[in-house]
Amino acid sequence: MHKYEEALKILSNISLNFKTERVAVNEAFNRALAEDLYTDFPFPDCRKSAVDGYAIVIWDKMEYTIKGESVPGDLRNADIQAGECIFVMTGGIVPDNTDAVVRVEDVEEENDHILLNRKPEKGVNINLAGEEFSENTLFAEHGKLLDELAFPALCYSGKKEVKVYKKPKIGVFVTGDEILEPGDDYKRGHVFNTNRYILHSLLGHLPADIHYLGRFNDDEEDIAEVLEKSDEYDILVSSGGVSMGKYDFVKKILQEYDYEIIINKTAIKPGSPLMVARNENCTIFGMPGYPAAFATNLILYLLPFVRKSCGIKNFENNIVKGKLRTSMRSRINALYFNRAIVKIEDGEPVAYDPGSQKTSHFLNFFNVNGLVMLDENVGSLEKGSIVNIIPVRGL
Ligand SMILES: Nc1nc2c(c(=O)[nH]1)N[C@H]1C(S)=C(S)[C@@H](COP(=O)(O)OP(=O)(O)OC[C@H]3O[C@@H](n4cnc5c(N)ncnc54)[C@H](O)[C@@H]3O)O[C@H]1N2
Ligand code: MOO
Repeated sequence: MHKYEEALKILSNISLNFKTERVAVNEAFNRALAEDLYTDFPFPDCRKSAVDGYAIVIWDKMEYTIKGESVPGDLRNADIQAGECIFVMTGGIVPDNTDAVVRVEDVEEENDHILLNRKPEKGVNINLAGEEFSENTLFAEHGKLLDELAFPALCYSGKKEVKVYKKPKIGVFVTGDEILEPGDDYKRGHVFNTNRYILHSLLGHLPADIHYLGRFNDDEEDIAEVLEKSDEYDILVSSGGVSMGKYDFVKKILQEYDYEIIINKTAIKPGSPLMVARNENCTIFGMPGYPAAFATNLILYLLPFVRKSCGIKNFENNIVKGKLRTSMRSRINALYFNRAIVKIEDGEPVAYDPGSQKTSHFLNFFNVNGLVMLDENVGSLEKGSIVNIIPVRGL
């Protein structure tokens, strides 16, 4: 039996078999960068107008002669003198010797000239070349997930290809004769397959190839056969069959066949009977079958491990401090991760007990968005206590 932090350490000590590939930038969405990226040119690459207006070469009168126009992307450098101007559109290049751009609404236009109502300051409404980034500046670091906002910034950089981590291959199977699939007719005493969907919901957004291998009856030969496939995967995840029953074959096979057990139970609740083993380059997560136990192990151990296997540098779970708005029960024997409804109130995170914390109960996960940590030496806590919270859905 390992403590939570020890188990995390064991997982972080596994040496992973990272592979990389180069992909076109428009295929890099949601992949993890495997290189540092530097700008190829300054941003903006030349002086540009911030508004629709007139680029002027300042003189001491208020009247300027219009000598032409510049639209975005037009590279001609209009040759204009003091007292002259050209019309420029927002984002248009401003001629090198112009001093400022005056907004169209701030001038009166008459035939071929404009009249200013006041003298403009030098440099106004001109975005300078390199003001955002100069050439050869580090703008994206290796290990960054190219997510919703990082990816557009990568496109903005004008790169054609980037080096990313290859997607780890994850196999998943569930065990249990009693498991029905959602959509099957209800049968008394049976349960509906939840764990397959917990896994897909919590890992599906990551750059990993997830293969569902199916549901297996509690049959030693069948389960031994699917576990043997571990050499085809980077990570193999099973659900159920890791406690003490005589049909708990995942645990039996991992222990008795040729697998290297690296974790056998962790001192957390719910979900203590986690078993982690290694076979060649594959890490096998034998997860307990109760959905609440499965989800807790997934959030605490598997999710960070998968993020890391995808090449994501910030792979650890975030922990925030917050206040209990209701009391919470736990026992002094294990680190409890109580499910919680987490909100921001008066600018700080607070947590509410959703009701039952029993491992065999799951429906209240419907409204839960975080786990509250209750220390093994402290036990239950009163309303108002300050606790560590692991947010699961964005706060
Ligand atoms: N004698 C002991 N019994 C148990 C112990 C123990 O130490 N000694 N530990 C208990 C703890 S703690 C847990 S947690 C569970 C873990 O059990 P298993 O991992 O062996 O899981 P199963 O028995 O296969 O299933 C438990 C429960 O979950 C339901 N289930 C299973 N798979 C799914 C799924 N894919 N979707 C939805 N529900 C699922 C299954 O029907 C059972 O009801 O063991 C305790 N027992
Ligand atoms: O550790 Mo188990 O998940 O409580 O019931």
